[in-house]
Amino acid sequence: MGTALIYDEEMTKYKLLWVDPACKIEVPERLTVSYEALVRSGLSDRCVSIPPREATDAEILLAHSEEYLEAVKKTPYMTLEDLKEFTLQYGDVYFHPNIYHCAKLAAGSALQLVDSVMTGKVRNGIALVRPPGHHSMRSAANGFCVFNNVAIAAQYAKQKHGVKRVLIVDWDIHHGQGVQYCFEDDPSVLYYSWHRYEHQKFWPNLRESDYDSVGKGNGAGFNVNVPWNKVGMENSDYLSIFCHVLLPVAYEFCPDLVLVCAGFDSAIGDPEGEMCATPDIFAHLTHLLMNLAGGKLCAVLEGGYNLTSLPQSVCQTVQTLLGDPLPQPAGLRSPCKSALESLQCVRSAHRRYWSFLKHAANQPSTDISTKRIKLANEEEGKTEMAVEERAAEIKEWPEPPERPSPPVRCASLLPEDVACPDGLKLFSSSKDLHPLLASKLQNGADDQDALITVSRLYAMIEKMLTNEIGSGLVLISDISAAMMGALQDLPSDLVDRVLVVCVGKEKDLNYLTTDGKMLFVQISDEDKEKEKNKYFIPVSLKKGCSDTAGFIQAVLGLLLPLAYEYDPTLVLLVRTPGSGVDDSMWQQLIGLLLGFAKGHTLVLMQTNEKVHVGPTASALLGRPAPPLLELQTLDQEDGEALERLRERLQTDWKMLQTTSEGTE
Ligand SMILES: NCCCNCCCCCC(=O)CS
Ligand SMILES: [Zn+2]
Repeated sequence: MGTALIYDEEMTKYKLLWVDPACKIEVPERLTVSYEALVRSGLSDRCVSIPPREATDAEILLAHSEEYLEAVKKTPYMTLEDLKEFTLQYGDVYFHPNIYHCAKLAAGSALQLVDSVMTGKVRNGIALVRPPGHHSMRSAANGFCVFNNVAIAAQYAKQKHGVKRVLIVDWDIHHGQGVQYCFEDDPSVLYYSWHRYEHQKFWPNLRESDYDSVGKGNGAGFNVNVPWNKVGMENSDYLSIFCHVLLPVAYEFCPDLVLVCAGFDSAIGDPEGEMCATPDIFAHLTHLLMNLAGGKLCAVLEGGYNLTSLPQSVCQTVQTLLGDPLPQPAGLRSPCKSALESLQCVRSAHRRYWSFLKHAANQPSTDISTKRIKLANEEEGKTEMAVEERAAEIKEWPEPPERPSPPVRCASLLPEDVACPDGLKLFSSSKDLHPLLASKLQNGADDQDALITVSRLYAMIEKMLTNEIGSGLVLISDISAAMMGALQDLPSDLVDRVLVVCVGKEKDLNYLTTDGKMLFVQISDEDKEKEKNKYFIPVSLKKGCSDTAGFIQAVLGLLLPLAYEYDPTLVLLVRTPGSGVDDSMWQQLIGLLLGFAKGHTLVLMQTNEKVHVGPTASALLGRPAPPLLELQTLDQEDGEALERLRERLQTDWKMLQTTSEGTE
């Protein structure tokens, strides 16, 4: 299934008609440069083009009052003076004779997107719209927004398509207070937003944008605010928040639809955000959401004002929606102290609502809410530097890397009696022994055909590293012997960083290296605490890999941050017999791992587990994993054990930090 693209140049046909410094960045070119970049890169041709439509009154009233709608309806007939007058009653927004028409098209585009995804016409999609929506409230326009496109879309999805749980991810750099107000007592809509806050000093300067606004009444826990109290946040800050806050909560919430308030003012170069995250980060943020809700994801443009990083970020997002390989995440490092403070505050504010956060550290000593009060008092004196001055420090950043699709998306090495799943290509390699292994043969290595298998494995890996092959699936008779053989020399001669993820128990792991050429993470029911070292991480779950809640927490809270920091050039995923991992969890794991090493994941399974070949192939081909069944809550002991393991490892692995304790 494809990716929908909704765009119409009609939505470029309104602009600011008078002088207002706060609004001048919201220009029609935002849409044209984004769409033109999609055309120039050939991405628009690969999408399913869906026309926008005007939202009806009834649809707009899903999130707005009648009096507000009636008032906006009058604007097309207003004189310039009337428009100015009308605008004065709202904040940081402007009206234009054609903005009501465009606002209906923007909201209607979001609804077209929801229909296309919910009816299975496409898998996912993006709507490039103006005016944006997430600041507009029930009876007020605000922050360039007239109708709340995504809030209307969420209500519409519930009402028309019977969607039970909607996740809204707002990665725009501003707090979508309009969305928060709309759903704060509604447990069927989980609103997640990060936003520049600077202890309430940044627009819209709302007390309720802080981390302690968790939702009200039945909605308590279903509103997650992550305040950025400093500018200059980087890729590592964004990814650590996704791994340690958003994803655990999102998986536990188990949505059947994901809506993204896709604002790109959170990208480097933006005058509003003043952050330093590079456009390729949106490839990863999109990817991390694509295995939720069976892949049903609708992205709707919000902000984004740098006419270079905006189109780059839009292209990165669309390319991921289309299933192209991800770029290796650029230069990750430790999340900054301020991000860790926010991370700790959000996790502690939500620990009582989400079993995955239950073991989070308690309220931090340096509670940032006291800072808010103190700074607010100091605030009287200081005047804000003009946004223009600060934006002048705009940094340079590299063009996002090419993300070529390999000619063979997934190759397989299977025994003769196992049929090759559709979509996979049988890997044929020369029968003779790989030169790296020839020496073994001379000193009479015992198992001839194991060596042949390992040799063909090497050949496949070589083709992955030259991007002739994307991912691989290999069935072998005996996992442990082959694995030992294959891994013995693999790191030193073939690739420089291999992430080995071993699902299930594996007895003798004596080939582990400690030189960093290989990071070995094992998830099983075995407790190997004592053997742990920086590059061998045994994660033990009491009930083993069949415990989906424990497994997904180990993957999200440990494996993902480790993998981002390690940044492997190859991922080797080994499933040992009797691991007990269920297929949907297995597919979720593969889907997430494909985000690393440009999609070069090689799966090793034992022939007697060939019943799992179908689901494995489906995941390796980029098909979305089925939603995990209602997750049972995380086992208390396992939760504590995972938390202890994370705490102990965080000195070596900075992406595992979730508190600011111990940072300079
Ligand atoms: N009143 C002092 C300066 C305020 N600047 C307001 C900018 C609104 C931005 C809204 C936006 O980007 C939507 S995504
Ligand atoms: Zn914004």
